[in-house]
Amino acid sequence: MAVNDNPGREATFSPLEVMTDAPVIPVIVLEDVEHAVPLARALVAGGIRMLEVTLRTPVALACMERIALEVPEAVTGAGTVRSAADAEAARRAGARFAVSPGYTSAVGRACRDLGLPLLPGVATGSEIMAAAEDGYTELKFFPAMQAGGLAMLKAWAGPFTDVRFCPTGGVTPLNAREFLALPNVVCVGGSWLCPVESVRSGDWSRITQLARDAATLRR
Ligand SMILES: O=C(O)C(=O)C[C@H](O)[C@H](O)COP(=O)(O)O
Repeated sequence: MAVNDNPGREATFSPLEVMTDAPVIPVIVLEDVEHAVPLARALVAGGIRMLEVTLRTPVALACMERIALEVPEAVTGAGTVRSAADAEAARRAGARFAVSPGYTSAVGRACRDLGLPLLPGVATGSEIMAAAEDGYTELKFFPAMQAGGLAMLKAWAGPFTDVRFCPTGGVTPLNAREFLALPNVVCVGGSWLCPVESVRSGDWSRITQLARDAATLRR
């Protein structure tokens, strides 16, 4: 893991390091700030520490702050980053990487300026080319199943030999292995590690077990 040159600041990561840390990046939706720390601890206990907290709920930024402060073993990232303002707010809340459901140069520029590694979301060849033009070649393929799944990734391997993907959207424990077996896939993303009912009921041991199973998926 690359350590930031700035003494006193936390370690920083390249987008590739965010992707290679574990076979799965959990997509997290938090409804209650009180769930943030136990959920992050449960995932870390199962061997998953790169955590994508989506900016889909009003408490998402507060949750990121809590995890960043109280679970130093976790690396908090922001998901659903749709604008430069989202990226700035996430960085202020302690996010150390960003994931976006699509790509715009404004988001790419903002993340670069903030020193926030970004996994931009793409679903077409033109979007891959736009992200690559801005220097982004580690990409989230979203929504993976709906936009062509395994066949799409196989087709992209031809023209986009230097691009690596994190397919997300419809990836499950049943199909994750097939995605991870593709040479242009480094990791997958998915919400299955954090089932809403388990988070609501505080079933942290179930989440640790799901994380453990995900962490041992073979690439
Ligand atoms: O919120 C975002 O920024 C997204 O890009 C969407 C999520 O990555 C997918 O909704 C996860 O998909 P599932 O694993 O099928 O639930």
